[in-house]
Amino acid sequence: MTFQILVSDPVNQEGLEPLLSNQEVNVDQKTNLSEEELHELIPQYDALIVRSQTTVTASLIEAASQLKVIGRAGVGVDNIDLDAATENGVIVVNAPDGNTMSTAEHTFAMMMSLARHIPQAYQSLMNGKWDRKSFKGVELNKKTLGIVGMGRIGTEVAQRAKACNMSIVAYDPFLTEERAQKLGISKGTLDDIYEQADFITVHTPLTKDTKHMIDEQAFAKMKNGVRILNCARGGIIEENALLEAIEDGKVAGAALDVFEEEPATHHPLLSKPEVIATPHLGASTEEAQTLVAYDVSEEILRILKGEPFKNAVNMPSISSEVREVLEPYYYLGEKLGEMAIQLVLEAPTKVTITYAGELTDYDTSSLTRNVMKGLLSYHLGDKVNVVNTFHMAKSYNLSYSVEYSGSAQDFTNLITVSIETKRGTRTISGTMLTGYGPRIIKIDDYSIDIAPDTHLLYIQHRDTPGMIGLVGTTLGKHDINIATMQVGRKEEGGDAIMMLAIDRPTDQNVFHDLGLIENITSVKDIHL
Ligand SMILES: NC(=O)C1=CN([C@@H]2O[C@H](COP(=O)(O)OP(=O)(O)OC[C@H]3O[C@@H](n4cnc5c(N)ncnc54)[C@H](O)[C@@H]3O)[C@@H](O)[C@H]2O)C=CC1
Ligand SMILES: O=C(O)CCC(=O)C(=O)O
Repeated sequence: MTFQILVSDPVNQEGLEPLLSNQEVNVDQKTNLSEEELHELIPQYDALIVRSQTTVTASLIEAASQLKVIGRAGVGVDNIDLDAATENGVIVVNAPDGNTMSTAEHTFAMMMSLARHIPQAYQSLMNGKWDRKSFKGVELNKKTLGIVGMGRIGTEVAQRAKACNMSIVAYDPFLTEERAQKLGISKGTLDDIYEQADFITVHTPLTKDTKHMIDEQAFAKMKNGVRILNCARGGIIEENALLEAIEDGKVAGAALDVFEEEPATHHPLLSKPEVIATPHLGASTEEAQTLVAYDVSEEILRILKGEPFKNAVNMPSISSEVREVLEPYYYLGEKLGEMAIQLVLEAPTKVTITYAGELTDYDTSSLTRNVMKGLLSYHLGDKVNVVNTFHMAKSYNLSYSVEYSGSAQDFTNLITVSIETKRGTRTISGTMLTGYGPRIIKIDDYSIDIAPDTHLLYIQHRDTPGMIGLVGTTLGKHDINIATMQVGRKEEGGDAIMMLAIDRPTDQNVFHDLGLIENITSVKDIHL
């Protein structure tokens, strides 16, 4: 099977090499498509690669019936409707590291240009003027730089600012005192930054929280003559408030790489001599574009091939060590979910997943996704995957919870899935046995030991002599071979179960004949 990949923004060719040289994928590079053209083309693609020009809307995602992954060759994913991607089971991956240095360097180039009016002086000289009076600047030396957002780029900017002998005060909800000390900067609040900073630079994503974070009230708190930079996202700084603050003389200069609406060729801020600007060039270097395209190409290949990936933005990431431990359990978890849902005859209202033994040492959320995927996809089909499974559970009013138990009975690890319905609770437990792989070891109160095979037959009966023979003969009559058989009972002569792995699926005739056997109370086939 050849995977179809659409690249809808200009992306570095060298970085696309992992895809271009791969026989299992076909890459179509079609930039400048209109919205209508994109909607028309998208249903045939398994993967879409964008930078920031293509807006990936909910309706585009809904039209993309084959789409498995959207790759953003860059950091910000604000041009992609993440909720719609998650609801439709589409993984969104980005390339978080590749353009950090370029954007930090661009920010620094902008700060120096802002301090020394380099673009304005250049323009004046190009216009034939030798004007040395209008462009007196300020030094960065001994000035205070306020950094809002101390992630990858903010941190690199801080390190460069220190080399220029600037003091740094930074705010980030995740910045600890220890990390600030290690970096040789002060951890402050936004108000500390407004009060102290001569230069303020923002390096956050655009979120509900950061949209218009720097507004009229924020400008009012700043030092007179402050200089502002935005090489992150248009909209973090409220543009009208910035315009007014420049006109009032509060802000001495602004350096903008990004705008609320792009392209921004006729923006009122661009007519202000205090403003210097670039057309979203933070990540535009040879190095960054090669790296982000390469990283996202590799991630897309991994996802299409069903291999582990790391930079999904609509799924929590897990470390490679945790993934290595949990990976063998994913299959078991999915099969437990599939078996559990087949044991209940009513709509499930609540699922409880209990982890015991060595599993309790790890973040099992990725495993829970696999259990829930198995459980939901049995009835809902392949529209359920590990990306949208929690969303699907919610939309079907199915609540789920996870518990951790100290005791794994005699096993080193144990996963138990309980499903509540109006008729009661059904429970199934499984483990990974060294040398044997996944095993189902308990159904309700009955201990068994069986591999989660493709065709299983679950029989409930009274514990009477001859039952095994009668079932074996009946199946034999229908030419059904038994691969393995397990029996379990609570007490002699009481309720008992049989779990059989059989070589082919059963049919109504088999059910009918098994139902004629005295003391059999129920027969259920389980498909895995
Ligand atoms: N101009 C350009 O071409 C480029 C722009 N960017 C933009 O730069 C942004 C930052 O990139 P990275 O540093 O790589 O991301 P990052 O994820 O490493 O860092 C973002 C930081 O912002 C912090 N943050 C979130 N909300 C905050 C708030 N309300 N106040 C203060 N801090 C907050 C986060 O805790 C995080 O530490 C990206 O989101 C992207 O939008 C990134 C690359 C290129
Ligand atoms: O693709 C680009 O050049 C924009 C980069 C960017 O803004 C990002 O990575 O967030």
